[in-house]
Amino acid sequence: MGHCISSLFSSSPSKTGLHHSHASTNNHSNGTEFSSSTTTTAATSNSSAGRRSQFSEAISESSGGIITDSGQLLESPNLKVYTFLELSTATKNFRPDSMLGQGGFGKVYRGWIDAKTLLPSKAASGMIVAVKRLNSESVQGYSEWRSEINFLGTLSHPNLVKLLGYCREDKELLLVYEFMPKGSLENHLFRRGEPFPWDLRIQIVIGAARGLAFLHGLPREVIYRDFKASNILLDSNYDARLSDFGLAKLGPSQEKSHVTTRIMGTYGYAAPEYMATGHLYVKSDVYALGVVLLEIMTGLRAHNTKRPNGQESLVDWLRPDLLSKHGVKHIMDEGIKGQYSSKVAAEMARITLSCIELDPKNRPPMKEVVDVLENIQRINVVPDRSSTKPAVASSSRSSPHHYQYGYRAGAAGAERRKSPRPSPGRVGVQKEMAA
Ligand SMILES: Nc1ncnc2c1ncn2[C@@H]1O[C@H](COP(=O)(O)OP(=O)(O)OP(=O)(O)O)[C@@H](O)[C@H]1O
Repeated sequence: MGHCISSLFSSSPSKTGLHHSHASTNNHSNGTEFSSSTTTTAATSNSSAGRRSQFSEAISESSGGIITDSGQLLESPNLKVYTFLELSTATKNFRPDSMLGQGGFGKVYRGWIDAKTLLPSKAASGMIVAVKRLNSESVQGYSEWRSEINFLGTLSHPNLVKLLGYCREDKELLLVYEFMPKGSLENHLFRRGEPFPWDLRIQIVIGAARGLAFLHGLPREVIYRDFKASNILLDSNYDARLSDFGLAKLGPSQEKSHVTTRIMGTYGYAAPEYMATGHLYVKSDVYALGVVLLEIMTGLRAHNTKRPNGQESLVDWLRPDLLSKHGVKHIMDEGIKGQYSSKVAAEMARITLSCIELDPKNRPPMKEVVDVLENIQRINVVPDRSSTKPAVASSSRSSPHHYQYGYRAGAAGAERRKSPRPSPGRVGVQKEMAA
């Protein structure tokens, strides 16, 4: 869920009214989000979570479960309802050493449950889950919790994180997810030390784009709205799973855009038309994907206030470089030199540029982006990869075996190259808890 920059929408959106809230315990960027109340939403109350809801009907706009590609719209959410006591037991009473990370709306803990019954089990037996405990005072937290249940309870796709269950007891709001052992793309891309291999970067972004294409391809399209490196979680094969549907919205039923009265999202990733007018389209997600493409090319964060003036926004700063071969060569992350061909860099620049087009109509549909990225992955023939560091296999699937995983909190190594001052990581995170 998001660290929010909130700006109440007006015809000339203000960037004031930003609220500092929490500094995350993991390696968060300077990412900031903004919040919304929308004119249209079909979300139902949490009581609908156990049966076919108006919500899933709104997505399918027909009876019966919808299946698209490898994804599925379930007839009815199949989520386990937990008691607070059960989740306390599963997480050893939310002990600090069980904590996996912290987002804008609460803390995430490691828990153990029985794989069959999904009931709490002893630590080190059964399966690991991630238990998100939301800040109970926050009204925004409640709406994000409900949105997460509505979307992840009815949507199933290999590139979406699985929600297993939830709990609402008194003021406590919790969500139980399958555990993603490799953390997030953000953790890998911006950590100090060994650069994250190109093969994995492209594999991950393709998976994430497939997840978005699934959402956009539903009969009633879903706008994810919070696409960013920290919301791309990774399974044991480094395959991407989108998490955090707290800000997701059902698209308008006709060829219209959503109009939001309050802008929500993350600085650096939010599409300019959304920031300026509050109009939200599936193409706003395409823009955010373009920003992540630029992040994986450069190893730099979408938004970093520690960079010099004019360089805070990665897109504004580097867009001109994407137009020339020389510029592209200059901006590519030095740490992965030799792992991609010049053709790949040029093609990446081309698709990135079209995703970050200012006019949403000029951005390609997500399905097309997936096709282009898959082609880029195929054409990456690098003559002598044995000389590159770290060693990567030509098949992205086998790459994880060559990459030592581990969290390292702190600055993004690659930022050192571009910025006179190293980035301190995600500090000064701002979030609005909208009332
Ligand atoms: N299913 C999961 N498996 C493993 N770790 C997880 C899982 N979900 C979340 N985490 C960890 O918890 C951290 C916090 O997640 P959360 O979704 O609350 O916030 P975030 O996405 O990092 O930040 P933001 O609130 O800005 O979106 C993540 O960065 C990740 O390290």
